[in-house]
Amino acid sequence: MCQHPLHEFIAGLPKCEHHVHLEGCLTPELIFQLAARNGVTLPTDDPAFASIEALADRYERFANLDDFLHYYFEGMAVLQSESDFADLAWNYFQKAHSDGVHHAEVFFDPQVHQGRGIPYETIVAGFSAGCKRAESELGLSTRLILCFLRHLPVESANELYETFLASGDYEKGTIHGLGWSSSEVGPPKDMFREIYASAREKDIRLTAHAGEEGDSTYISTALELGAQRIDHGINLIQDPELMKRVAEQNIMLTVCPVSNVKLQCVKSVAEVPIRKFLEAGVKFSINSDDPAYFGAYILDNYCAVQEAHKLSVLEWRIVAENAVQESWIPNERKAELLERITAHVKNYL
Ligand SMILES: Nc1ncnc2[nH]cnc12
Ligand SMILES: [Zn+2]
Repeated sequence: MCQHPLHEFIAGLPKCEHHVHLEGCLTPELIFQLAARNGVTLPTDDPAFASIEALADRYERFANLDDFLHYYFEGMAVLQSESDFADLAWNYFQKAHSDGVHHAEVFFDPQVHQGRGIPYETIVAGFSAGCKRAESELGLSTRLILCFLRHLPVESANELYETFLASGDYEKGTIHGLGWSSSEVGPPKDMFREIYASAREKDIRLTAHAGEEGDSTYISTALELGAQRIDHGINLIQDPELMKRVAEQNIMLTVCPVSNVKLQCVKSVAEVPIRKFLEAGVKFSINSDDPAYFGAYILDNYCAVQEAHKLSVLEWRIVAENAVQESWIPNERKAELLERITAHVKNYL
């Protein structure tokens, strides 16, 4: 429970989460539990994997994005069966629901699992079963977004894109969009140019991690390639002209404040340019990214923003409504969620 006066209001505010990696919901406890159940040997040459406590302690000291990604990709090796993927997603949705999330758009990273011999179909069947359970048992709406990984050769992404197209998962509504993530600075900014050009022709929704560690040119490149949303995007403030264009074109940023601190992109949540975005009319949502690694789920992120930036009830209303408006859901669902926000806000004016 946070100390700020609006805690109750913020906890009950209907939320949409647009930036959470399902594999980023693997807690140290679950990593050890699944490793034992599935006979997976955790790295023996890294003392961080000596115990649950040692691993949790290592998570307190990420030096940067790539340092985190090393543990993130090692940890997900414990996921083997369809039910492992389903249970992981279900765990996240239950926590999100208790944090006031009504709609969640969640990322997953097939390439790393496929590299360990797990078939695409197992991964998608598991995660989508978790989504369906959240819809039927919790009343959440959900969207699954497949991410291509920037640290792997582009040929691996091309193969996955072909598998995704052949699966018909977009047409079936099992997967609702594509994104990219992983290491930002280093690989070519436009490495998924061909995939995004092809996906655009097919009207597939696109997002992209950009402007997290990388400068604002990573954002402009992602937009040039067809991204309709930007994941993180905090370095947009480096380019006022681009910021104007992002505001005018209703490009939403899916900001992850605690993640930015934990990965040393900023010194504190106060440095995340929340007020600058509000003043410039840049739409953003507030998200958890990899909650099990950063020790902060969505409500923790909302609270951290409140403690650092002291938004008013009406400013929170704007944040919550923008998150609904820019969700990849039908208008009827948007109307439903907007009504819930109005009803909630009314109690605090
Ligand atoms: N914060 C992040 N940035 C890039 N790729 C990621 N994959 C999981 N979390 C990520
Ligand atoms: Zn992310």
